[in-house]
Amino acid sequence: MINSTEREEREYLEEIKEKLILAIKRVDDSVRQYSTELRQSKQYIYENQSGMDEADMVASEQSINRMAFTGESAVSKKRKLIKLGQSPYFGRIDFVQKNESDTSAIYIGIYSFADERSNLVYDWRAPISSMFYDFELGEGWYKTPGGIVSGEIVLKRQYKIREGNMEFMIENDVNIHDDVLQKELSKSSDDKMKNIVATIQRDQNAVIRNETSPVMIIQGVAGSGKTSIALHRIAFLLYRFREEISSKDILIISPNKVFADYISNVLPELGEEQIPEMGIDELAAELLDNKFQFQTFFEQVYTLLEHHDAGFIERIKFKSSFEFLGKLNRYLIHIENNYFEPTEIRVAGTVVPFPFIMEKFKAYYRIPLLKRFAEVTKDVLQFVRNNVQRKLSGGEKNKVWEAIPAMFKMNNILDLYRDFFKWVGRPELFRFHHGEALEYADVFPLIYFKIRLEGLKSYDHVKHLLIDEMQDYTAVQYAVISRLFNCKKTILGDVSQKVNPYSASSAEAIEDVFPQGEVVRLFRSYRSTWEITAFAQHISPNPNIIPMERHGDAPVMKGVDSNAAEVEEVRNCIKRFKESGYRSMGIICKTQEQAAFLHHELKMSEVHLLSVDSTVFKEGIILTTAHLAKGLEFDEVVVPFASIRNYHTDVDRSMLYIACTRAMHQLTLLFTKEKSSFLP
Ligand SMILES: Nc1ncnc2c1ncn2[C@@H]1O[C@H](COP(=O)(O)OP(=O)(O)OP(=O)(O)O)[C@@H](O)[C@H]1O
Repeated sequence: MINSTEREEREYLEEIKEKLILAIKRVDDSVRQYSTELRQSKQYIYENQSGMDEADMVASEQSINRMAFTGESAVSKKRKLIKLGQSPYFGRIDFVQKNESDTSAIYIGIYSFADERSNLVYDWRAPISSMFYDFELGEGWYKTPGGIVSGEIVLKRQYKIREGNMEFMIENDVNIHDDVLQKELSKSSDDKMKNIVATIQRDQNAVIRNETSPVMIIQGVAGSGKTSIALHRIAFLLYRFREEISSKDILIISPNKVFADYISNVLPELGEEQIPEMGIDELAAELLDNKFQFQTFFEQVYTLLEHHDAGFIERIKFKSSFEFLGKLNRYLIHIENNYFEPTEIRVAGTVVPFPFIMEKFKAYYRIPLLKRFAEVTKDVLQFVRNNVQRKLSGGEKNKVWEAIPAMFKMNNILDLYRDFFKWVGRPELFRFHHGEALEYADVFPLIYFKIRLEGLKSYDHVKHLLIDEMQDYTAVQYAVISRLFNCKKTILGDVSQKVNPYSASSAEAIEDVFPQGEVVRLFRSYRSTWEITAFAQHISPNPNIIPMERHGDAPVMKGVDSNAAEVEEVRNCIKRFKESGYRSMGIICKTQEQAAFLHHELKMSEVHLLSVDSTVFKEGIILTTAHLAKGLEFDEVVVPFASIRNYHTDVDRSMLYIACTRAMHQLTLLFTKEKSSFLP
């Protein structure tokens, strides 16, 4: 067996590093050569421009583009080699294939690396590497395009190599990962999400490597690694289907810009390019052609938190349900059958009988309703032309162009949407006056009408769609998404982390929109200590949650007499944090106003206030709201104003749960007078 002792492993590491240095030198030489050739070609064109014909120019341009492209990929290769130099691999399995006697040592790293003779490091996404995540010692197998390869795993090791030095090496014969995982999880967090390739767990691996599911729905408890897995899954799919998809073909629908910034590092770390990202509000504006002003999701939640208005809640609830989607669909059938009332048209001395017009209207049933009139009009004009055997005048044509759409009861999407509420007998559930912003709950139903009645904008260039925080989207939003994006999808979220309990969707509900979807449930929570996870269970219980056996301080709840004293307590927490060695602290309030108030009162320049308009996530002390902190994590979290007055409704409960589950190692809650009844 090669490299059996630690000394041999250390020597082997040095050998690999030397090979990497050589490879980097080779890439450098070739980059140098490309750039010299590129310069010479450009110089040649410049000097001989006048004597070149178009074909020469095109040929030279193509050759320059080719050289530039080769140069660019050499630069990216070099970047990967340098990264490998810092940590060439993190795992190893020794595998004996069935019916063979040779043992192969498979070193697994973030990228692959080979010399002239063999593969020295395998990419973690390579088929053979899957055994590292899937099996302990003993029988093992992996899938290749040619079939299943089985055999025996006779050794399994993990390494921590940082800046080229081996910090430790662990031989696991029972449960690989546990020690290393514990070490990884107890580290402090920074401003960017990290990759988890070295410690991906078996159930997570199954999700990451799933190639077949058209729609993968991941329901996972707070801190179960949903976002991490989804991003690793993207990296895996980019590797596995590299001939078919590239990073620009993927779209992430993310809850906000800060979150997008927080996760922006994972794919580049895994050697992939940044992925295009879009917020749901941006998508809505695009789909409405920027013609409507509307309330954003943030504003809806803000309104709920500030004014617990029963009418507003009823409107949201009504428009979030599956029954509502069913009603919209029934209304669309109703108008199709009843709102087109053709009458005969007299034009150019010809009578176009109404059954002819009705027949044409029905014949175009495949075309969205409001787009059908143009086709019917063209047919009617043809009918008249055939009859009179001459060209029609502008006036005659206009008469038909106006008459046909006028046979439909109303042609405006907004009027039809308003009419829908009359049809269901609940006109009071649509509140909108011209010049005002649409309520958020009406935005996607209106888009749904637009799509059904006027047709789709094409998003066919998107080959894989990733939706995070799935619980925050309604049935109608999913109906819109399923019509717009005709590609594979990864949808992830946690019902317990709904910011708006009146419009949340569960994995089962989403499955109803995507019947071909596969639901995966993750119960192990990695982010927080056992104590913090147990504490959060009091706020929103989930008997299935499996906390990590990683212990820390019990969460602290501290009551004071006044807001001023509470502010002082926050100051003390900040002081302690600065001495603690932790790197990130989140002070998480319920509303933006409370966050702004606290920021003003604290008067500490090192406290960064995050708002809806923020675009970056900074390391250090962040003051923000639970809604904005979703998806983020901090070494330490302080939740001020956790009083019964501030946290008492269903929305408040969700916010409190989200806030507490952002903490990795330490959690403090402060309140004035009486604490919230959601707290233990
Ligand atoms: N297999 C793993 N190895 C190491 N760390 C992991 C693993 N799985 C998850 N983690 C860590 O757990 C934390 C939570 O992960 P992530 O943010 O992806 O979870 P989530 O389910 O999206 O959380 P939430 O819904 O609460 O925002 C991160 O710090 C992540 O690095």
